[in-house]
Amino acid sequence: MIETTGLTKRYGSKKAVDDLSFTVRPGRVTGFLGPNGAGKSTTMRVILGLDRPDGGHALVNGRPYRELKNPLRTVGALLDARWVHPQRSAKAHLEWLAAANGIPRRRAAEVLETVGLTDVAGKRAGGFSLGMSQRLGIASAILGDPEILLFDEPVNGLDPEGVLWVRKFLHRLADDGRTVLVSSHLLAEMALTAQDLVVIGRGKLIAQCGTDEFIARAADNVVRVRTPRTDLLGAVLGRERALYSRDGDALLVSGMDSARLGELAFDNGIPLHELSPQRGSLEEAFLRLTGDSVEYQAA
Ligand SMILES: Nc1ncnc2c1ncn2[C@@H]1O[C@H](COP(=O)(O)OP(=O)(O)OP(=O)(O)O)[C@@H](O)[C@H]1O
Repeated sequence: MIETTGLTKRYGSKKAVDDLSFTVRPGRVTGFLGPNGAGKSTTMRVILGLDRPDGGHALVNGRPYRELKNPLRTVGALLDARWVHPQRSAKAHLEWLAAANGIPRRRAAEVLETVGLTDVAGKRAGGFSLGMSQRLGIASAILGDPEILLFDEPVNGLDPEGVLWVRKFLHRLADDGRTVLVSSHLLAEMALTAQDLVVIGRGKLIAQCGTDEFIARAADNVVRVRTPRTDLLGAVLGRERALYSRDGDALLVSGMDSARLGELAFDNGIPLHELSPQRGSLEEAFLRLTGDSVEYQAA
């Protein structure tokens, strides 16, 4: 479990994180979303004890990171995939990390196998592609077999196969009962990956809820309906003061759910060929809810 309470971090006069409180539960993949500069990386750095907050606190399994006895065995993180000694091999890097944290040396080979880097274990990490570096960063994060994992943009630079691999891997970690917090600006990917969301803008909490709920909450209540009696349905909707627009031979009705619309059609003897609630996308929901909090907006 990760908990932040009233977390605040200033850089000069700027509040990068502003009175931020949220909880990340175990057994779920939680997406951490926000426009550029919203404060995601800063929040993660504070949770990991790399930055001190100016107010509030962040707890991992009920304690501040700095008080953890075996930090790498409790929390694993991928913040910057390029954070390796460029001359060291992938295996040497992980063995060094293991030795420094009281983790058995054999874990290095195990995690390289898990992330699919066994074949290049002896190669210089400095020569790795971004995708390989991301995998090595993920290997470092899971080295101590931690219960809690934080990933900052883990699919950056990965090809579609790599993106799918990361998604399945994050789900596996959550299915094991771990707490998984993953930041991303790839909204379509997050809609598929994250079960829960923490959404921030300008350092403040915008929403904390399930991904489906977030999309439903922000999307307009629109129902698509098709009938051979479009004019009659239009007249009935007009009487009910429902808003609608034409979409080919269908009507898009807002402000009325599909059950009410179906009953109205039935009561007025209007046959329906289609009655489908329209699901919004995470992009639409995100833009609607974070629109005012984008720091730099295109004109
Ligand atoms: N070391 C620093 N010194 C001064 N300002 C900083 C520092 N680190 C971050 N900031 C500012 O704090 C705000 C939050 O930055 P942060 O990197 O946490 O956002 P983010 O949500 O991770 O953004 P991105 O998606 O672009 O990485 C930004 O306005 C940023 O310019």
